[in-house]
Amino acid sequence: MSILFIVNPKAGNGKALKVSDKIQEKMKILKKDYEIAYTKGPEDAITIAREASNSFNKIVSVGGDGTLNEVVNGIAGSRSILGVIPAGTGNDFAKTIYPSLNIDDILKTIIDGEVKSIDIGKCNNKYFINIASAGIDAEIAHRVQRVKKLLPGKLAYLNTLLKTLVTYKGIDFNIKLDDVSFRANTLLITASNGKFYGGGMIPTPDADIKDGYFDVCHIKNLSKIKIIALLYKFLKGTHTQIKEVTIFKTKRLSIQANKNFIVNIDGETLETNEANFEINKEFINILLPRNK
Ligand SMILES: Nc1ncnc2c1ncn2[C@@H]1O[C@H](COP(=O)(O)OP(=O)(O)OP(=O)(O)O)[C@@H](O)[C@H]1O
Repeated sequence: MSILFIVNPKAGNGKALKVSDKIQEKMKILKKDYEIAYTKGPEDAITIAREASNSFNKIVSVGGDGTLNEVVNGIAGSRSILGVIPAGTGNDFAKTIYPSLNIDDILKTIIDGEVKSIDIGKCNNKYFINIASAGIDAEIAHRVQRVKKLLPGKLAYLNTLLKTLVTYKGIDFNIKLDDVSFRANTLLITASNGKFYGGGMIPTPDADIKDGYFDVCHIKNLSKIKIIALLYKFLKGTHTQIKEVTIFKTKRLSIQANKNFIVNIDGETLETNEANFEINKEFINILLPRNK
């Protein structure tokens, strides 16, 4: 019953390193068989998780949503059990599965939690555990990554948010779900497995990681004033009654445009002119708190 902790030393501006000290302390006290691997750069967690998936019973991501996404892509298709220790800046997926982000409680789950099968999304060839999206949010996420090299984090985000808000003209998407197809000038569209993204926003309040479906939030492009009003509701998940917002449940989603657009997958971005999403029901075994 050995456990591998995959720690991203850069996650949460070094928070993951502190959490890793705590993990080691606890494991020694409990005399548990464990190992720790530190990632050396982007995508390293995929390789580490893939190579470890035959020899470790539990593989635990210690970092943010980006590290978790990589660990999921590494263990996909194996029998390893996934553990999630949030130690990033956003930790959006952890908010879906844990009632609180207290590290001591979460360590109890890693050692003695209940193993359950949950759904995993796939976008083109990449798996995701939480939320994928396209539209204004993905454009902002993509641009922030570039601006971050020039400005500090929060300033980079605010600067990009304002600039994108002013210039965004909507994207004309051809959208195909299980039962319906339509074309719409779109503010944003999500394929959600988890509930939270972007540091706690709630696009699909009823998303369920065990129901075998994506919850899709589609929002038609809006005037700038309406976007600002929507943002407040979107943060709390109370936007679903607005007339330009539609929520669907679907197993498949396809979005296509005449020009390239950005897709945000668990917080990482890629550029394409067609994104095909499918849900893989009960695809990964994960450790969840016993009362969940
Ligand atoms: N040693 C490393 N040096 C630099 N980057 C790394 C290293 N190891 C992993 N990474 C990359 O760091 C990125 C960010 O990690 P992660 O998303 O887990 O943390 P975060 O950004 O602090 O948290 P969150 O996504 O929850 O806001 C990932 O895309 C990952 O590929």
